[in-house]
Amino acid sequence: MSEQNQILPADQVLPNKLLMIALNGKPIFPGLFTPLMITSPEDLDVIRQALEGDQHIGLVLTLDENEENPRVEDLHTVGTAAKILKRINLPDGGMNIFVSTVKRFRIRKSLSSEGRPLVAAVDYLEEEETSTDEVRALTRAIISETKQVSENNPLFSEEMRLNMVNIDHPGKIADFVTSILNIDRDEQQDVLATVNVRERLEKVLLFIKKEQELLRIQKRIQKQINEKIEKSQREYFLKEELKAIKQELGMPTDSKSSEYARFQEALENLPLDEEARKQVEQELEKFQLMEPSSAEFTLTRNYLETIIQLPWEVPSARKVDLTKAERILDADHYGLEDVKERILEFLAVRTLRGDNKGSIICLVGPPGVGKTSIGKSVARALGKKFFRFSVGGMRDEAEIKGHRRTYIGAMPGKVLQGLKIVGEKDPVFMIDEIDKLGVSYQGDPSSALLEVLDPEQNNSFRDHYLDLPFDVSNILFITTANTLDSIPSPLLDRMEVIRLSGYIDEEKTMIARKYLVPRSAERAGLEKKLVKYNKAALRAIANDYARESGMRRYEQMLDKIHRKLARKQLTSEDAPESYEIGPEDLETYLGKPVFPEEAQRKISHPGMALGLAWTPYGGDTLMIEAIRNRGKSGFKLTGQMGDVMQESASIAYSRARHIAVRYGVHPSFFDENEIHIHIPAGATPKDGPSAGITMATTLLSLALDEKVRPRLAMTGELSLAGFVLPIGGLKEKTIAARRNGIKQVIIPRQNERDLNEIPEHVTRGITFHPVESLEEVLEIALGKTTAQ
Ligand SMILES: Nc1ncnc2c1ncn2[C@@H]1O[C@H](COP(=O)(O)OP(=O)(O)OP(=O)(O)O)[C@@H](O)[C@H]1O
Repeated sequence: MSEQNQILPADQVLPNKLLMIALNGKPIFPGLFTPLMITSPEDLDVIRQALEGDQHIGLVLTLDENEENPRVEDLHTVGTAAKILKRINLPDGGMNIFVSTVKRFRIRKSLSSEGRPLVAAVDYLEEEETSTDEVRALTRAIISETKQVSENNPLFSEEMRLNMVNIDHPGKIADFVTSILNIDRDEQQDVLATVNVRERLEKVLLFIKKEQELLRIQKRIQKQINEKIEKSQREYFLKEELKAIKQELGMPTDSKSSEYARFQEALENLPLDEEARKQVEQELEKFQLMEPSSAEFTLTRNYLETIIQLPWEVPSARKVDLTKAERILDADHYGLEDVKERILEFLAVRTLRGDNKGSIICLVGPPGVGKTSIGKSVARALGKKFFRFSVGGMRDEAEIKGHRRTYIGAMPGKVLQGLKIVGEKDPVFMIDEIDKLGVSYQGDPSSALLEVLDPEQNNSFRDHYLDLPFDVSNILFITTANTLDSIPSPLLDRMEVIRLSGYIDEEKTMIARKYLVPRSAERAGLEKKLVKYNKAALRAIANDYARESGMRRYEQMLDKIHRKLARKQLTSEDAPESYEIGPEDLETYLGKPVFPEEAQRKISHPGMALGLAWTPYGGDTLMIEAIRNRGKSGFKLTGQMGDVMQESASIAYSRARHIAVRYGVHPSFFDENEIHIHIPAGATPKDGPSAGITMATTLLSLALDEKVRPRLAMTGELSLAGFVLPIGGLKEKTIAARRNGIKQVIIPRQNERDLNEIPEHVTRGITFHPVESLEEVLEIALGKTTAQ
């Protein structure tokens, strides 16, 4: 059919010249009623002009989707003519129009001057081949395929479906279906531009097939997702249902029930006695009934957890291999022969008695003499676990015996905590600083400690938290202290005291070479062979930098040197292969000596004498000084002396004054002079009676104006009648004397037998002068006898 001979109704006479609206989105097919939103001023202008004229516009797709200001050349050539049926002005200046799309056209020529408005001369396109069998068949195929697609696609409304069935023209069916298919703009434009109806139908059929394929995939994915959701939802519902059923039956739910089962199983296997089992079962019952959100629940759970973690199993008595124990003790420690011997004896007794029970060792000595390391060695020798805690400054008995469970955050005491950690019933426990226990209103930790340590009662030790008897008698307790004086006597009575007295320079040198240097080098990341010390250097460290009786400070000094060497190794380019350290190098690494050859230790004037003192930190020398001030008589004391020492000074003064004339001192000396006695260092508190003879000697040296013999030190309590009374800590004092280069030591006669306990290498080179009276002291110290 040609355009010329087609007869059209009057209102469908289409103009040859059309005002154009460019479409960016998708083409609009003929045969539809559709709204259009017009917003751009140019398009609004086009609509106005069209409404003033024949009310027709052309709707054409832009070539480029993003074209914002197209000219006629930027448009596809085939578009759709439409008649504006209705116009609604919008408040924002835009316009909503309702059009009826009428017919395809092809742009013949642009009639726009300066690009705007878009006007073109057009030719209308007629449908071709509309009634062949092939076309009919294709049409039917499209209709039936589209029906299938439409059933699964919500975009196809019922109305659309009806619409489709009622359309009689095959070309229109193709257009309609294309307009609602989800295909891109170019494909739709392609359909629009296909004038041949058969070709158009074929293209559309292809698109429908594609759509069907897509739908199939979509369905499959949807199905998979649904299945997953259904499964998890089903599980969720089932679980909830199960919970509800359990609650209904009063059974424990979810994690609580698994914990309950765990506790129940663990408790069944624990060798609890009847009382314990009954109580624990009650707790378990409570646990089952409690709400998991309540605070009580957590308390009970922690309690049950503690119960199952504690070692209840009674260990079989292990046989101690004494030779092996000796080997281990020897390998770990230099010297300390007497200590090792005592420990081995102790172990032998325990083994012979056949049980693990027995008394407690108390290692007493200054810091750093190897108490801890002996403890560790004992554990190693016995093949037991080692646990250490300090009771220094402890004021609250709850730290040992635990808090009652009524408190939130309550915990068992240190002893049970330790057992929980080591997980064995017979470990070695080291309790440090037993001499520094405190007492307060929160209870007396020493009596709590007694309950733990006392072999008579520790087989049923009752911790407040556990609230059940627990046998701690299989633990081997080793306590440590610096002094025995402040250990509560009920505790001291139950312990076997082993003293470690400190080391002389030779021992320190040996310990350093064999143990400390390699360990400290390793700590600094240095290879052991990299650093070598000659003997003089090791000795100089002991003498000039670490004079204490223990090895702590010595170890710190070595660490300091090794840290510096480690840095040197990394930063200097020509770091040597190895370091030979001699005494001359020490100042570079450690700074100036802390203990230079002290002037105060040298007796330089009359009125000076060197005493020996015992302190919890080891033995030490004590220089006592006296001067006289003319004027009044009497004496005064300075240097932080304790009460006992002040009394001792007073006795020394009276005694010295009493016997002075016998040595030819003018009788008015004490009447006309006030004597001032001082003991440096003034800031260190000192006490004890053992400086008695030293103070008396100082006073007579001052009165006689005679210097005391050099390299002589003394210790001894003085009685008012002039007798020299015994003192304690002779070994520590001897070590201190040796460290300070003393050659002669005056000691009380009654202490003479203590010399046997001091190793020969400590006493070597020192002459001991046992004395009974002050006169003997003065004879040795000042070379003076009474003038009768
Ligand atoms: N006789 C020794 N043989 C080998 N090493 C020793 C000896 N004495 C002490 N040491 C070492 O000296 C260091 C300090 O000793 P330890 O820590 O055992 O001292 P301590 O007496 O427990 O001190 P504190 O009372 O301050 O706890 C450790 O490295 C230890 O191995």
